[in-house]
Amino acid sequence: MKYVIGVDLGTSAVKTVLVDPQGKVAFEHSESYPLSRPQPNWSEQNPEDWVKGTLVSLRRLIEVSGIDPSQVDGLSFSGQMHGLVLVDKEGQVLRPAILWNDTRTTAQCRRIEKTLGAKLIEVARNRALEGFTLPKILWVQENEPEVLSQAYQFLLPKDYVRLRLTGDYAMDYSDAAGTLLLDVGSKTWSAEIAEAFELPLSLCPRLVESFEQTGTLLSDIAEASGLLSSTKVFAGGADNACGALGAGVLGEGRTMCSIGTSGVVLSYESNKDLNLEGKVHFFNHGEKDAYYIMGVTLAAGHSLTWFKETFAADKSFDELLSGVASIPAGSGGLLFTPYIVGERTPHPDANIRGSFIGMDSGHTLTHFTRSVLEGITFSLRESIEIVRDSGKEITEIIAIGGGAKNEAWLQMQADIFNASIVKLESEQGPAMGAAMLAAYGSGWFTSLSACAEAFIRPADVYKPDPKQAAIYDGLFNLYQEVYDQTRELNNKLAAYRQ
Ligand SMILES: Nc1ncnc2c1ncn2[C@@H]1O[C@H](COP(=O)(O)OP(=O)(O)O)[C@@H](O)[C@H]1O
Ligand SMILES: O=C(CO)[C@@H](O)[C@H](O)COP(=O)(O)O
Repeated sequence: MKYVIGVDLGTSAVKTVLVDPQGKVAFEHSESYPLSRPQPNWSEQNPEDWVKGTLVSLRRLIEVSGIDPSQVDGLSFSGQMHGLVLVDKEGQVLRPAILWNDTRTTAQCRRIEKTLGAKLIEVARNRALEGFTLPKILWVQENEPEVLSQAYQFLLPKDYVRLRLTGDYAMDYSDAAGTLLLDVGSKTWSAEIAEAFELPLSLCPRLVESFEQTGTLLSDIAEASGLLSSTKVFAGGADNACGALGAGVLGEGRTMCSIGTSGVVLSYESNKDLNLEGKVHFFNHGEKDAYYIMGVTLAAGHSLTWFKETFAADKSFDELLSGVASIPAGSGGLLFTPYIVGERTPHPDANIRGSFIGMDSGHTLTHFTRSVLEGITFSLRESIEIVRDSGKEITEIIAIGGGAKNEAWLQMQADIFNASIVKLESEQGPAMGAAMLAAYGSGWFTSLSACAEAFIRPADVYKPDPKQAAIYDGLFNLYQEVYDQTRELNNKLAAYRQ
């Protein structure tokens, strides 16, 4: 039997999956790593931890599966987006990686808007948001100029790991789209944007397609991972592009909802000229010359994890969520907004913070838990409404990510989104998309769509209950009021956040 490997470099862990030609996951392994928040709004990781975790995870995959490494045709990546890794000429990392959920760059976003004006949406097709890479580069330019002056290139997280595995510098279009330096429509680095900020274009790595081969494993890496040095390595893609591949979002009308650390509503787009004025992200897909639009809730699964660790650390997710189905929609009048690290869609606001509105002495831990799930899902509905307003009909959504593990939450998604929610037989999210890139790159299939047909099988469909959907419509209106009503309060409270 032959196999491919998908490596998903997530925010909390790296996950590797060994996949056969039917799309069956023979083995999987996960290695977690820490995230540091050295100052309010900062979020950093040590790129060395990603490399170590990836090598351990690959080795475990090969050891536990007992396969011969020659059975592995190729491997590819999916990576957390936007994170800035600066390397010098020797490929040495110059400072800790600044991650997608780091919001220190509000001033740099305003500088980008002032300098580029309408050009930004015209060329980069996205708004200046704190999470994106260009604001991070500008932060380093302003605050650590000696670091930027030593930089040979900037890389995104999975590109750095690939560099360490193969020695090759490259970035694929789907990830490059999240930097704000790419001319998304013409698939070239924008000299105009780089020059406007006095950044040399040489800082930008070579651009490649996600399914393109970018080398083989270095011999010391092959030894450490248990693979052969002849193993083909394919570029890989942004985690959301890979999540979309793994969910079969490869045609008009296909939409997915991913609840991982962040939450994402993503819809396939073939029209490269679609202009939604930056209300949602517009990025290149992992498939050649395809695109997607996407809204992001910064703290989706992260809100649930924060809630569990803070108020119910002794419980597993399943224990914590066990009673939520018995609490009626609306959690007994309790509303949660998941803005615990700021928000992106539809409110690009690094200062906003979360709320519980309507606390009552009768509320239990289970009411709070349900209200956290509802708040996260309402936030994702805001993105769905923007996509619907763009003219897309959304009646079916594929659910992926950790949030797709819980049945009550899947039914809640159906009721709040008023759409059927499809759960997949093997929910591997972005890791499966990465494996698909390796399978297609290795020549197993003639297209990514053919690969999706062979690999992806639905398991369950959760239909919206009209009664519940009507209740949630009312609650959603109230949820939408909370942002405006708490914005000023949170701006004033920001001074006390230490
Ligand atoms: N059994 C579960 N039920 C519901 N949600 C869960 C469960 N286990 C994990 N989660 C949620 O899924 C999130 C992790 O999802 P995952 O897709 O693995 O994220 P990432 O790739 O960002 O690390 C956690 O933040 C948690 O809130
Ligand atoms: O910033 C974004 C997308 O724009 C995030 O989706 C990151 O790509 C990280 O995702 P997860 O760790 O939640 O998968």
